[in-house]
Amino acid sequence: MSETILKFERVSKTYGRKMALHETSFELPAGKIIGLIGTNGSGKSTTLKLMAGLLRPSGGSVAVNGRTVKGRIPELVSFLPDGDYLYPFYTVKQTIRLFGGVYRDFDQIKALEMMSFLELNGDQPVKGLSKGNMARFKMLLALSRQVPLILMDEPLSGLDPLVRGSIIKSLISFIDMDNQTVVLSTHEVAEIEPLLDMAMLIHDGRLRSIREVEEIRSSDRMNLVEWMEAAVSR
Ligand SMILES: Nc1ncnc2c1ncn2[C@@H]1O[C@H](COP(=O)(O)OP(=O)(O)OP(=O)(O)O)[C@@H](O)[C@H]1O
Repeated sequence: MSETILKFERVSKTYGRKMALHETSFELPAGKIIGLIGTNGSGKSTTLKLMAGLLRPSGGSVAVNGRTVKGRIPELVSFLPDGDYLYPFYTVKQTIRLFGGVYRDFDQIKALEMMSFLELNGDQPVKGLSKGNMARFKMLLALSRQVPLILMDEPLSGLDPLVRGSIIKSLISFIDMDNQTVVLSTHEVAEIEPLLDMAMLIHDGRLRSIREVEEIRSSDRMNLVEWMEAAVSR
């Protein structure tokens, strides 16, 4: 595994006349859990899609694991999007098998282990899953891929505190930190803080800061919410 998993060099993104990401450069080290935080419309989803090669930069270049991204890179990146993207009539187990067929790196044993851990019913059709179980299942599918970079867009969005807690616990249990880096966007900053090694703050299409969370606590003597508020108001 290369030491830098992700590199943005002067990356920008415009939608028509809207500048969603201003010229941005940064590097992310491998083997960390990184939170992408920012207010609504700040550019988090755009940044994640650029990382996954799902969007082309309007300027600059993106590299994953030392390779310049020219389009989709499913062999390097597992992306959990925020919309629904599964076949509704497939059961949980059928979907796991389908993923096993589509992605060579998909670890069906890990997926079935997670299914039991998360108490998901394998015979349940996807369309009948509750919102919380759907979120758990999508996380299971994202984490069962043996790829160096896992991206999650709002994995906690719209869920009650109990489900959020269970998702955070499973993230801790099932991320393979020796081989994987996880970048996840969220508004649930306080809840996710204990999970994160690093935080990236985006505001108004600009990267304001990337910091080690531990350093924010020890040097700045702030929690992540306080740091975010301070950085946005600067
Ligand atoms: N396809 C698009 N066409 C035009 N504008 C877009 C498009 N996608 C995003 N935008 C705009 O770009 C900006 C950044 O959007 P983005 O979805 O990346 O933000 P976000 O931080 O993920 O927001 P949220 O937290 O609300 O999901 C917003 O102003 C949004 O309205």
